[in-house]
Amino acid sequence: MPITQNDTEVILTHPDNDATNVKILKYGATVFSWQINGQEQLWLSQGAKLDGSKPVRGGIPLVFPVFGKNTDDEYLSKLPQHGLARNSTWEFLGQVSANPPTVQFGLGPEIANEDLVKLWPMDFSLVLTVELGPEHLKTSIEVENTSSTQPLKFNWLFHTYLKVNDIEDTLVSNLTGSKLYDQLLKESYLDKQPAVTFHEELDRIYQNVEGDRLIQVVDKGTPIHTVKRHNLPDAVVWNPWIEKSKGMGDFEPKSGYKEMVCVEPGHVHNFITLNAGEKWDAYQLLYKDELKYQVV
Ligand SMILES: O=P(O)(O)OC[C@H]1O[C@H](O)[C@H](O)[C@@H](O)[C@@H]1O
Repeated sequence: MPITQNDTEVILTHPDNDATNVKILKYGATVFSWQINGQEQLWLSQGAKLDGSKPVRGGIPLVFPVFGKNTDDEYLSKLPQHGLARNSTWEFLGQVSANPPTVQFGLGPEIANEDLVKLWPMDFSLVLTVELGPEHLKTSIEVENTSSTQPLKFNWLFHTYLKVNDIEDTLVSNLTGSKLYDQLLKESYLDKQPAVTFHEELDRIYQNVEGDRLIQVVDKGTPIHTVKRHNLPDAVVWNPWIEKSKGMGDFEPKSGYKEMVCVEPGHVHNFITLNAGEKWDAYQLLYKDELKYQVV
């Protein structure tokens, strides 16, 4: 069976290879495992809660309608960090294709986390599409403003935790020359380094990275993940390193920071605003490619 489901999760298996699959939790519509031929591609904390008691630490949590903690918008500022999509149970809408196996999940205010919807009383409809290829995973989002009068203002971000072998042997390429906001230094500057390397906590929002730049995660010279973005101009790169990992109760093992890097395609530097009835869509494509130095 290429697509199976139970009360809490949906599993897609590729028809050409039993060991290629993706597992999606209905809570948050969170992809929490993606294997290509038995090899896990995403990092998932051993302490992650998969019971709907809190957002999943690992996989691909969905960030909407706000990235981080907003302080100045009347309604968005009332929401917790990263919004309400990752803490709501989505509706499984079913299969849209058998090969490549593709499914959809939906979220609107009528089923979203009740307490959070009260804080942000907006009309919206989200449809997430997950497509499993032999060597790729595509997650697409469509946001519709279902109000007939009010604009809808939001951020979107795929908070993707990629698995790596050793963070100190890892670099993230093709962001050179982009402006970034360093969330630790609280400063903006132009990244002039040939690649992003990791020796301490790192938390950067790269802004307006051209759409044709592929972001690659490179392990000792070999690209292990390639990230293509559509309509997602910003990219957050994050590794919590030692102290921050210690402070996260659901981050296990504490040495797990060595085996992950978050590369998070999003639209977070500015808000997207949809007028009544308008739609917006975007996707993240994770796949395998040869080394492509587009900028040095
Ligand atoms: O702990 P969470 O709310 O899941 O956030 C995890 C991380 O998300 C993003 O990557 C932010 O840039 C980080 O500042 C934040 O720590």
